[in-house]
Amino acid sequence: MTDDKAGLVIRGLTVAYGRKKIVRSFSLGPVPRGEVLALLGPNAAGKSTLLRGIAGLGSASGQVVFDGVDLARLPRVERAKRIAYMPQSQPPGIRLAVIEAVMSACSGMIGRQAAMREAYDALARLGADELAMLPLSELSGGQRQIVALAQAIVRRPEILMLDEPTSALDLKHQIHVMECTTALARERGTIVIAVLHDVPLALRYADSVAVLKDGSLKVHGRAEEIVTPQLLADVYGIEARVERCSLGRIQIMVDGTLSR
Ligand SMILES: Nc1ncnc2c1ncn2[C@@H]1O[C@H](COP(=O)(O)OP(=O)(O)OP(=O)(O)O)[C@@H](O)[C@H]1O
Repeated sequence: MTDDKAGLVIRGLTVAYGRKKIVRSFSLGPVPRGEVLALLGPNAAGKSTLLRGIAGLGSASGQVVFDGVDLARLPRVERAKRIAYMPQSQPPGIRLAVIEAVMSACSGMIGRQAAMREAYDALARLGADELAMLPLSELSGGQRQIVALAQAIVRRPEILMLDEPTSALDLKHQIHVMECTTALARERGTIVIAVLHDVPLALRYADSVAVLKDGSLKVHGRAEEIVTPQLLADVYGIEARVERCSLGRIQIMVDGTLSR
């Protein structure tokens, strides 16, 4: 079995808005099935644009190979069955109950009864089944974000891409969402790619970390191997120490910002 046939490999992916190339010749992988990849990088590095390129939204060239198949060559509908993309911000409230909104995310893929079961299951996994009958338009920002995640996982994608899935959540819900997402990856063999600004959260839950800067991949690997004070200085312009805690995980202690 070649590397291409085990998980996700991205080769030379370039993503543009009109003539403006944002992500340039991005290559990464293989990312094995069942793993969580955290995508880190400063504001405007191109993280959301990269996710859109992988999902086949917008103008992209290059290869996105999953289990040996170049997704870019598949018809849009086939690609959409394999990939779910949860964008950074959610559309304003539409007049649907939460359960209907989650069901609608998998409409056309399975029958109505199965969709209802899957939708309840997705909400229950996320600890949000009590929201099922509420109007989507009446949810708080954090509740809306959890429902958006349910809308992504209900489709049972093979690649689940989450753009800042914890940005509106309190500490308990951040941990719960990351634990659910990791469990789902392991259970279903899903590859999860999550853009996270919360570096400690990424270090705790991700199997590997990719760092993007100015539209290019700076480094990809296990956090313990790649996260160094020099990397944090180069990417974020901060002065920080990287230390290993008693559980073997690494921790970042920020001392200040570097003047540029
Ligand atoms: N629709 C668009 N048209 C033109 N340029 C865009 C568009 N969306 C984003 N950009 C530009 O692409 C660059 C990367 O934006 P992107 O949203 O991918 O960054 P990001 O790393 O996700 O940022 P953040 O962490 O701030 O969310 C930015 O310079 C931004 O101005």
